[in-house]
Amino acid sequence: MPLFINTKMNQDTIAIIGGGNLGKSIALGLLKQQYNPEQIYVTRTKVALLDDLKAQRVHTTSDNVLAVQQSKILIFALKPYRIESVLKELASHITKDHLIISVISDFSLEQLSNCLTSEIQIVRAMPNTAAAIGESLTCIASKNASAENIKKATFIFDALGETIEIDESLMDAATVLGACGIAYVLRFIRAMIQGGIEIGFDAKTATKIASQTVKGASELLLQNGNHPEEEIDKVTTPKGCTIAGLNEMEHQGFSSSLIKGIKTSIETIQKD
Ligand SMILES: NC(=O)C1=CN([C@@H]2O[C@H](COP(=O)(O)OP(=O)(O)OC[C@H]3O[C@@H](n4cnc5c(N)ncnc54)[C@H](OP(=O)(O)O)[C@@H]3O)[C@@H](O)[C@H]2O)C=CC1
Ligand SMILES: O=C(O)[C@@H]1CCC=N1
Repeated sequence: MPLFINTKMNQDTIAIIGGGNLGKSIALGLLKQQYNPEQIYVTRTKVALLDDLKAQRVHTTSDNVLAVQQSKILIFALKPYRIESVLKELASHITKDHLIISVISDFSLEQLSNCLTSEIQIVRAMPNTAAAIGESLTCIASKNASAENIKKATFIFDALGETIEIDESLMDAATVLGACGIAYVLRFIRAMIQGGIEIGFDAKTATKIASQTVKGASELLLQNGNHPEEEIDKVTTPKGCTIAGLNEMEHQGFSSSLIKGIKTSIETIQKD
């Protein structure tokens, strides 16, 4: 993961328009990578809710125009139903020297470019809230962005975790697997904790064991590149307790419920 400090790629001021759950996670991730706080603008209407960022010398404001005028890279992290009106308000201040990055789900590159003039370069990105700690997986897609601007966007999201370039047609799938995925995994961990308490651990110890075990399982896949079942085979002693528990989970619909949930999430995005 590149540190932002002392690199040629970190010269541009970044405005995050919409400092809510995701916008703030991105700002925190940039700060963690030692990005100069004075080169970050974060906006929202209830600006007092950004006081923790302000205390770290980030510019916080409800004035989107000011943030746009002061910045080269504009990251839009608004709810989908707000983007059109905000872009309308900002269109005359956005120039071809800006790079637009939208992390808004369910709002296409085409819809974005319809709100702006044709020469404006846009990258769509789908990070997750682990950006706050530099552990996001971000999928990016673009149509008219130059190689240099794609590199700039990739540099930012590499600093917030890892980045992969995808075709925009997969952006809803990226939203579900990567962004909603954080919530699915956390619910899995919560269930592990609940089970752990029932078999004897206090909540704090159960949380530590469940969280580190999930981290270890992920790292086994990320570092070894194995199929999950290969690692599972190493744990399931014949006639042992793991396979007994796993099979009972499957009888109760464990994998099936996850797959159905993922499909329901994408259907929810794509229903209109
Ligand atoms: N949360 C997540 O994990 C992920 C979210 N996304 C996408 O990111 C986007 C934001 O989601 P999320 O952060 O959860 O939503 P939030 O509601 O937490 O954040 C949106 C922010 O936009 C601000 N806002 C509203 N109007 C304006 C305005 N006119 N100017 C500036 N800021 C404004 C709101 O601030 P105020 O209330 O002060 O007006 C709010 O803080 C969505 O499109 C979502 O789909 C994508 C991936 C992951
Ligand atoms: O739940 C949502 O709609 C947004 C998109 C991805 C994560 N949160």
